[in-house]
Amino acid sequence: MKIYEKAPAKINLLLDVLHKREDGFHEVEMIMTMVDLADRLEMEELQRDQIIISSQAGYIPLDEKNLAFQAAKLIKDRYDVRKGVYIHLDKKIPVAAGLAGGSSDAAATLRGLNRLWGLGISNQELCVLGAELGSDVPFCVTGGTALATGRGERLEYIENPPQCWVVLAKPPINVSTADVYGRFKAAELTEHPSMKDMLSAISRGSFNDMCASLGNVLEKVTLKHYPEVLQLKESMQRLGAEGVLMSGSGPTVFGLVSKEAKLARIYNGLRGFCKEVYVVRMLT
Ligand SMILES: C[C@@](CO)(OP(=O)(O)O)[C@H](O)COP(=O)(O)OP(=O)(O)OC[C@H]1O[C@@H](n2ccc(N)nc2=O)[C@H](O)[C@@H]1O
Ligand SMILES: Nc1ncnc2c1ncn2[C@@H]1O[C@H](COP(=O)(O)OP(=O)(O)O)[C@@H](O)[C@H]1O
Repeated sequence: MKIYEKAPAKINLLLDVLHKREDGFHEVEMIMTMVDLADRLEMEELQRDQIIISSQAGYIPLDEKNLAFQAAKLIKDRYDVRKGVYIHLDKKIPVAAGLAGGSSDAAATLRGLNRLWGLGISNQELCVLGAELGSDVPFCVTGGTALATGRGERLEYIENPPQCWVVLAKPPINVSTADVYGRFKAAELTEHPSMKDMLSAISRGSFNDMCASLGNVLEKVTLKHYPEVLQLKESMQRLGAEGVLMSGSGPTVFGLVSKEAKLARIYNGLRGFCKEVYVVRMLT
């Protein structure tokens, strides 16, 4: 039997870091939501006990370093599944971009194998398994819009943000999440974005207030080391996006746009100097 799962990208509308914890992770407060740029996974059961990963993308590992492989191995070991699986990853989400492509593939693998093997695992249990694979994986298991705390794995679901267009632009650099957190100094932060204002904007469905409340403290690290990310932000603002922010640890920058008529100008303006530009919707 063959099944298919979509693995959408996430963006962080707000990302605040409170402090570094004893376990080395950072305590965060984030608002996360999904956009309709997605990888597509095809999963086929194998009678022999083996996990095989393939992809059209030449730039991701296909062995045990692949997060989909790790998710398949975790679910097999934990639920004592003696069969194997062939997983093909049709990658559309840029890699190491701050869009959680790998985490979403892992989450889609957990959801898909739960179905393929009829394991009856609840979403909540899948999230607990997902947290063993990465901080962003639990959110990717469920999607929606959530206030994420802890290291990102504790989720409180909220209303979806007001519908709008999202322009994503990824400069040609890969940014390591571990590296960005490693350089981040919580004590040096003088300003924090207001979670209260963001939650209020979303609950009132106010697009303008949502744009005004965007904030990501990791920009402080990534923009300093990669000035092209700052340039991209400035270009998006100049071209007319109403709210502009770096997603996660970067380097992807997203722009929120309320009117379709503005999109062509923003897209064409960015494409002049940035190859990877996507116009998508929020997944609400
Ligand atoms: C920054 C964020 C925002 O959504 O996303 P990305 O930029 O990766 O998309 C996440 O916090 C990333 O989550 P994820 O990519 O799952 O991270 P993990 O695999 O758990 O951790 C990678 C590394 O980042 C650091 N890390 C991660 C999460 C966290 N709360 N504190 C940390 O210090 C740790 O050094 C860890 O070794
Ligand atoms: N299925 C996968 N898709 C993308 N990257 C993967 C995958 N499995 C492992 N990786 C590795 O994970 C790292 C982070 O990738 P990704 O999840 O795309 O980043 P981010 O969390 O910044 O969006 C990359 O270095 C990549 O090689």
